[in-house]
Amino acid sequence: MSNYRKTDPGLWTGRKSDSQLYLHEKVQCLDFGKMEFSSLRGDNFALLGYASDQGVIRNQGRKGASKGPDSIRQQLAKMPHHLNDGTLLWDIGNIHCEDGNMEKAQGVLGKIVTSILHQGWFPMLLGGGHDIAYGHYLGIKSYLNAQGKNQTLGIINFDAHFDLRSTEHANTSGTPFYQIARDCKMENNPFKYMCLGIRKDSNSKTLFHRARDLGVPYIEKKHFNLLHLNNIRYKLERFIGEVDVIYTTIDLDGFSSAYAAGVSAASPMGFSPEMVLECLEIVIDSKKLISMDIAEMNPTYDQDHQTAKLAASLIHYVMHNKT
Ligand SMILES: N=CN[C@@H](CCC(=O)O)C(=O)O
Ligand SMILES: [Mn+2]
Ligand SMILES: [Mn+2]
Repeated sequence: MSNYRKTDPGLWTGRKSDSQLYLHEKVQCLDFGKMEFSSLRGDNFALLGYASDQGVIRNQGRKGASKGPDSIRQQLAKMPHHLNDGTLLWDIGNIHCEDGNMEKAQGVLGKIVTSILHQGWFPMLLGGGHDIAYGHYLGIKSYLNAQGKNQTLGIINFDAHFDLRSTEHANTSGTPFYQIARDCKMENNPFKYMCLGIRKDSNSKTLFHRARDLGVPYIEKKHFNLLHLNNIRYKLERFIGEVDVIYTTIDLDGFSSAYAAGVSAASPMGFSPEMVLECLEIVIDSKKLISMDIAEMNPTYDQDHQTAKLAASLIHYVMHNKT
């Protein structure tokens, strides 16, 4: 399959134990092209990388996110896990975009996401530019359509940015949710999208107006902290109550650059990891979460792997709280 490459198992290294205590000992790397999915159904987690910075480059950002997925894997590898023997972790590999055809890469990503969901596994996608979200959405949409239950999808985005830029010039890492809104309109589906951590100094008036026109509930960074937890909980639970299933996407550039310097567009005054964990707990408790991704990991600007460690900890948190 073009664009696809299986993971180099050499990335999964760390301390050794005699009873699979660490994630590098627990993970199983699969070759998607050769895999016999049908025999492997179950309550498992599946990692899939989107090794592309094409959307970031098109959006005038800083190159480097194509190395993001592997840098997160290397940090996850070293972490101890607390999963049961019956809960499996698969690494499906990476989608690449070396020819610059981002739309094709998003399509391939979507097809693999659909297969993972049909398998009954929980996809955990690692980016890569935030254009990962459009490919991810295509995969979820096709899965939900095949289910035929007319389920309403809610998207919860932790981000400094709306990523609702118009596609007038190109599809980029700044346009995925506009593209989704457009698809929803064309297909007569509700566009249910919530943003948490929006920075006023990073989104133009046009974007705020577009969010309002599209009915997007959002919480500005100024109010996205533990002091406002009751109000955040209220708004989040209201949104969750309006949808049947949820896809959550975490853009690392929403975190303060004290925690996440390794991104294209850093946020010195961004939000804290505690805040995201509080919200993730609410989302997970709803039992509606069917898929997640972490976007914008850029190892070129990381310091002591802190951003990759943060991303790995978020994956670790969801893995351990969903089971
Ligand atoms: N995915 C990120 N999108 C941001 C980037 C902002 C920036 O480069 O400063 C956006 O387009 O708004
Ligand atoms: Mn962002
Ligand atoms: Mn984003």
